Amino acid sequence: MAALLESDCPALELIARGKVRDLYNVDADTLLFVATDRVSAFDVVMKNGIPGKGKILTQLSVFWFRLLADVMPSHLITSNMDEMPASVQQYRDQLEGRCLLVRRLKVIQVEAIVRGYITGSGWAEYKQKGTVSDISLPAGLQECEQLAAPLFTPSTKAEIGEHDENIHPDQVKKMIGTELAEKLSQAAVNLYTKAAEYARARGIIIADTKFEFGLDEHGVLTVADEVLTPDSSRFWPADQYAPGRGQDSFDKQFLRNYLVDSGFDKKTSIELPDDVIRDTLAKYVDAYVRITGEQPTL
Ligand SMILES: N#Cc1c(N)ncnc1-c1cnn(Cc2cccc(F)c2)c1
Repeated sequence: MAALLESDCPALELIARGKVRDLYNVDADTLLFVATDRVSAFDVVMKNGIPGKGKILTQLSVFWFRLLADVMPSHLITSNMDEMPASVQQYRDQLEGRCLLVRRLKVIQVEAIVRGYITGSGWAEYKQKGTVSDISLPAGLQECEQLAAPLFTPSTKAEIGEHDENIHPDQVKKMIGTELAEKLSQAAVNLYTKAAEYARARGIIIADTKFEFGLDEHGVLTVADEVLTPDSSRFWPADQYAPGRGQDSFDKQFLRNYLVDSGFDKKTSIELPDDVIRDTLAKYVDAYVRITGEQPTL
């Protein structure tokens, strides 16, 4: 598949391309994780991106990796271009600030989702069956209600173009063994709990998030990918939160409102106008400043 992917860094082998991030081979032990400026909504990547988005979300991931280092190790080696190999530095102009040199892990093929609130696919399943990931929940929960405790609700890693499928945590035990599955779910809940408390105190509800984990060369469980960004999580403005209805997205509401108002078909990529790009970038900056207390480097 990699051979068919169009690369922005031809001297590096592109091995994976998501909606908004790319992954390149660097050497036997390291990879380059690139956060692009691409933006998606309703599962569709827009024709034009948000200049600066990749840098802000990379810096946010680095902030969380460092804050959560006492909870568990991460795959991050460095975000500093000067510390990266020459094969990466040749792309300094286009990549600086929005790429991470990371350790190559044996990735665990589970989407480690943690939910602090019931929304999205979890709410849809709950309305149908009273469960989320086949875990029974109390009757009478409202949409977007906070759960009694953060819940590990894993899903499969769907093929490109498909949707992840929610699975019961016991299914993960069958996939990777009970001991590793229990370590993984506890790690995911611990990471989410610390981050959600930290963000809530700064005006942002992290309603849910998706972690990727892998094993390093010593078999140590390690958190990978990006963490706790608005692309891997639902960010809600805390001052507007109320259970019983859908919540505005902290970062994507301008984009979603524009798309709905312009009759978006939720299938065909479109060109975003400058004001939507400007307002959306401002929300990414706002989220970064609130959480880290600093201005992002753009
Ligand atoms: N992170 C990480 C990672 C690692 N540290 N070691 C080995 N493999 C991975 C890895 C493989 N796929 N992905 C998901 C992914 C990421 C970025 C872009 C994409 F399209 C897809 C992550």
